[in-house]
Amino acid sequence: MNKKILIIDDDTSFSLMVSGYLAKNEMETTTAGSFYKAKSLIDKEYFDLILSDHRLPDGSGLDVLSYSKSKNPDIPVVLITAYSDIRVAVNAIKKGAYEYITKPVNATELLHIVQRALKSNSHSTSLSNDYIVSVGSQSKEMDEHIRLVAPTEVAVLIQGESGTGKEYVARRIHELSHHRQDPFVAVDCGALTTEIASSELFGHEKGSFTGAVDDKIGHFESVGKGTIFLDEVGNLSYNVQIKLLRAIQERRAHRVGSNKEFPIKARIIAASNDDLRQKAKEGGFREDLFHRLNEFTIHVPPLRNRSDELPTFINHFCNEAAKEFGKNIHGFSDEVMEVFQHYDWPGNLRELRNVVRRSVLLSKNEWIGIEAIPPEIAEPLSMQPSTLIKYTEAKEIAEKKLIEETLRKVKHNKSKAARLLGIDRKTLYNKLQKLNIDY
Ligand SMILES: Nc1ncnc2c1ncn2[C@@H]1O[C@H](COP(=O)(O)OP(=O)(O)OP(=O)(O)O)[C@@H](O)[C@H]1O
Repeated sequence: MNKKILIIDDDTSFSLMVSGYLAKNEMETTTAGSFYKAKSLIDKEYFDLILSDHRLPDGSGLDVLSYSKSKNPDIPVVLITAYSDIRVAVNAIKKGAYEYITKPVNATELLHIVQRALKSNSHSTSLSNDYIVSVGSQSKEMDEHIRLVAPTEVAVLIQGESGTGKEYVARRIHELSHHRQDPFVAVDCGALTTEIASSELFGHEKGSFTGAVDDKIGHFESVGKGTIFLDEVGNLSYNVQIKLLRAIQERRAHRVGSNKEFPIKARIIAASNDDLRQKAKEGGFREDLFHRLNEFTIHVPPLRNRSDELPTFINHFCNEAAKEFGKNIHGFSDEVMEVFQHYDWPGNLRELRNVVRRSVLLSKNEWIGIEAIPPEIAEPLSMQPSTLIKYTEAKEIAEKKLIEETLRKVKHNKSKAARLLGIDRKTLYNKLQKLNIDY
């Protein structure tokens, strides 16, 4: 049966073009021009994949993402963004988007991503054989730790920014463990509501809540002695944290709405891209659970600190893409390599991989030149038309940092913080909201 794709974009001609292209490739498409329309379609129909523009007239791609995740976390959502919105894309991945595509959208790239997303069962990832063992000074220690911890039963917490390769590290640990024959299941906790998270993890009995139309086996039950990877574990709600803690302590759990218990044998690997210890200290995450999950921490360094490994990753992604797209590419020009070394890669390895793949696709030469690189990366900052946005962003980042530091200093006493900052409480509250600061 043809796969059903929902395309959300207020640019009708773009939607029609994508729709026609996907239809030619045996997919069934439906289009929506607004978040409102998309919601009503998601409520009524089943889609195998959702493709959404980030900027919608009445919302954003992130709204689509969280709405779709709250309805069915298994449906992959792919976001279309402008390169100047790369931080939005990074954020979307954190919140459970399958992938992002940057504009201008290239049809072949789009089709590849859509096909890959449709093939992926978002949870049970097949084991990789393309893991690059780190050689750089920054990450050597990380690989030593992986090797040490893999054959043990120790619960591992992986800390690192989005896109640094935390899931890859988890899969690597599983691959080197005694349970490599058992399943590896990745659960993206970032986007799950309490109800869905409980049922994803522990399963549910038919009728236990609205929407529970059938019995469902949870990941802890289906993974057996394998590895369960809890990505963005810091985002689990308080109730689910309690359930998880109990399950780990008692090594038993039950499906939502059932009294029958099942044993928990899985190895747990958790990951977080913000500092979970700090979050636990500040009360945003249960400390007892934190200690259970964090018998050993592995830090995955950001790509900007792995410059000695950058060429290895570039080569790897370049060869991978050249093979996949059937192109004869030797590599990148010295100029591009230089530019890559100076860019700070906020989306880390995922961003690098996407940039490399796209340039391989677009390049007409065997050596990829600067013209195939997104201008936001290729041009010095001062030449970018979006400099103004960057300036405001920079101002907000500085403001946010100052407020966060002050709040920490005064142990989150808002009146004291406002006094120290020389602003009134109301202004402080406005800033906290506007800058998205946890308080
Ligand atoms: N060691 C590695 N070898 C080869 N490719 C890697 C490696 N680590 C990461 N990657 C590449 O980087 C991409 C992102 O990695 P991964 O999904 O593991 O990151 P993450 O930190 O879990 O991201 P997020 O926090 O956003 O979920 C992968 O799709 C893969 O292509």
